[in-house]
Parts: sequence; structure tokens; C-alpha cells
Amino acid sequence: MSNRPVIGIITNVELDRHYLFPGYPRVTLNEDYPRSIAAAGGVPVLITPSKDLSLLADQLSLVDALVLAGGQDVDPLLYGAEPRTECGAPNPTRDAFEFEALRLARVAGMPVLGICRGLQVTNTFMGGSLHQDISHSGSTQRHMMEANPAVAAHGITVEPDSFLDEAWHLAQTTVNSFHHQVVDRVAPGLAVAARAADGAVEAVEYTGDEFDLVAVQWHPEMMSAADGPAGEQARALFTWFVDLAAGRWEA
Ligand SMILES: C=C(O[C@@H]1C=C(C(=O)O)C=C[C@H]1O)C(=O)O
Ligand SMILES: NC(=O)CC[C@H](N)C(=O)O
Repeated sequence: MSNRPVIGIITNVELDRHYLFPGYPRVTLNEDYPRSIAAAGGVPVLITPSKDLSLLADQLSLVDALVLAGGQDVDPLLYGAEPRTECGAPNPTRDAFEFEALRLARVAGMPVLGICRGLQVTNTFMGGSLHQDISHSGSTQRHMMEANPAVAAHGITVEPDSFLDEAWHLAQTTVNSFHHQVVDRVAPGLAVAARAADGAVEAVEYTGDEFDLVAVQWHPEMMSAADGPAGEQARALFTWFVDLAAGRWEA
């Protein structure tokens, strides 16, 4: 058995657009997620969303921590809103699977890191809501970059004593940005750990004791191979998370 912590990453399931069978369901995940976890000393394993939620407890019993990755817009019905035209098509199977994963992780005391959609689904699961498009938040700041994803795009301010402060010891820094939705109502039980200059919630963490739940709105996995401070920060975040998982594994 490996003595490295095993980190489950929940993948996407999308209909094939590029290969032999258009419309055929395919498991997808950007390769930088498992690569970032492995580089930080974890063993990445992929967990595929299924309509059969009874699989999930057995899947989670194989891992020490969980990553919720980027992807589709969360179904607005889950935060009590009617879908607007600006909202992307939901993936109900993935929404339900990730909700159940969060419920089980809380029961098991398992650390969770949410990234981009992972933050949005976490906030929704905990009872918060989203702006279906960031323009509804009153922000005029650009959050969907068309730049190199390894290059920082805008500043953030980190809350003192938050998990990001613990991982970075930085009050201010810059991050990349690839989202068109943003947190509206922060869920009860979540605290904001970082904000952009326009007030956009850039990171959250759970304030309760049952589990370590942290999430970021940017994409550290896309920066983790970069040179310079951007890459160092991204790697430090994954190392912090893998170390957290290792603590549980050793317990
Ligand atoms: C919504 C999407 O956004 C993208 C999803 C990403 C991911 O899956 O990690 C990363 C960058 C985003 O621009 C998508 O491609 O489905
Ligand atoms: N990159 C992502 O995960 C995007 C998440 C979300 N659906 C948004 O566009 O806001």
C-alpha cells in the first residue's frame, strides 16, 4: 500500500463532440488536476459521476480526500431560482452526485477542495446561491479571461487566518479567472476566505468542525506548472491540501 494520501477527483461526464460517436457520454477531466495532486505528493484517483448514488460511499471509502473540479453551471433550481437565459445547461447527474459526495464527506470528516464549479456547487449544497451571470452581481470586472490559463488575471485579497493565509502567508495576490457565474448569497456555515476588488467571492471555507471544506473560484491546477510566484502559489495550495489529507490518513 502507498503511504501517500489518496485524493479522489470527481470527473465530468459530457456528450462526445470530437471522436467517433457524437453524443456518446464520455468521462472528461483536464489532465492538470491529477498532475497537480501527484506533484504535491498525493495519489490522484478519478471518481466518475453516476446516477447510482449507492456507489459513492464505497468509492469514498477508497480515498482520503476529495477534489470537486470545474465544469458546468449548477442547476439554479438547486438554489431556488428559475434558470435564466444566461445560465448554461445543467448536468443533473453530476449535481446530485457532488451533493451526495459533500454530504458523505461531512459525515466521514473527509477534507474537500472545490475548484471553480467546485466552489459554486459547495455554496449551493450548503444553502447559498449564485448569480447566474456575473453581470447580475453589478460587477464590471472581467472574470472570464481568454488569456493563457497559467497567467494571473486579477488581484484578490486574502482574509487573515483563512486557509489561504495558512497556505500562503500572503494578504494580497493575483489569480487566473475562468468563470461567468459568482456567489450571490454566501451559504450559512461558510466564511469568505478571499475576494476580488469588485467584491466577488474568490474563496470560501467551512466554519464547522465536521470536516475541512475549502474552495476557490480560480483554477490553481492550471497554474501549478508555471514558473515564478504564480506557479509557486498554486503548488503551495495543493501541497497544503495533500498535507491536510495526509494528516487524516495518519490518524
Ligand atoms: C464551464 C467550463 O469551463 C471551463 C472548465 C474548466 C474545468 O473543467 O476545470 C476549466 C476552465 C473553464 O473555462 C467548461 O469547459 O465546461
Ligand atoms: N470553470 C468553471 O468551473 C466554470 C464554473 C461555472 N459554471 C461558471 O462559469 O461560472
